[in-house]
Amino acid sequence: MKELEERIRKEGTVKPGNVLKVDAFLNHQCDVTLFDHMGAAWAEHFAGRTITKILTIEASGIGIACIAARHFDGVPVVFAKKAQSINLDGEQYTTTVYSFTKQKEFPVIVAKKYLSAGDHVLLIDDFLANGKALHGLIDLCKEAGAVVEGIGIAVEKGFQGGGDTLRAEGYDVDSLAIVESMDAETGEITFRD
Ligand SMILES: O=P(O)(O)OC[C@H]1O[C@H](OP(=O)(O)OP(=O)(O)O)[C@H](O)[C@@H]1O
Ligand SMILES: O=c1[nH]c(=O)c2nc[nH]c2[nH]1
Repeated sequence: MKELEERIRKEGTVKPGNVLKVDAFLNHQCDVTLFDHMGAAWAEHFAGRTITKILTIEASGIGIACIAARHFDGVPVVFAKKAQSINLDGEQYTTTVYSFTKQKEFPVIVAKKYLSAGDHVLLIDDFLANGKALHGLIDLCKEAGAVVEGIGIAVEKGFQGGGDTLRAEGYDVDSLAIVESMDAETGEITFRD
């Protein structure tokens, strides 16, 4: 998606440790017009698929998933929580995920009443790096017996391999910008065609 690539080039910065900082428009300050265009792009890619639910993970996927849902007939958006809470009751699907930016393991939890065997799920997230977050969400879908229809990602860092592993596993991964390489010293970013 050219619009997203241009925003990354203009406003993104490359930090040491394979971190691309795009918090001016994607995951701190949120450009909802851009999110709307991203939702439209995923709707075009996944047209013809039955989607009953969008599943994402705290925190940065939530806003993007909610705007994207408007392009999928307003299906419910469920976000996996990364902490137990007195607000979480009833039976739960749980797994653990290593957080890329927080550099520690988190529990990942969805209440059973919000994900079930009849669901056809679109997974949405802001970033795909090593694929830990997505594999966690896939595990929860497997536990629930829900079908993963596809995966919509804003920014994939292709050089970290998570996206290609998921494609090799048979998942339809639609990443709107795939960073092929980035250099923290020069700031240069190249995209996969
Ligand atoms: O493919 P991976 O290696 O799993 O990296 C991608 C994940 O990393 C970020 O989550 P993180 O927990 O770092 O931050 P967040 O709480 O802002 O979403 C991002 O939002 C993805 O969920
Ligand atoms: O803002 C972010 N930049 C990144 O490079 C990244 N990788 C995973 N999650 C990420 N979030």
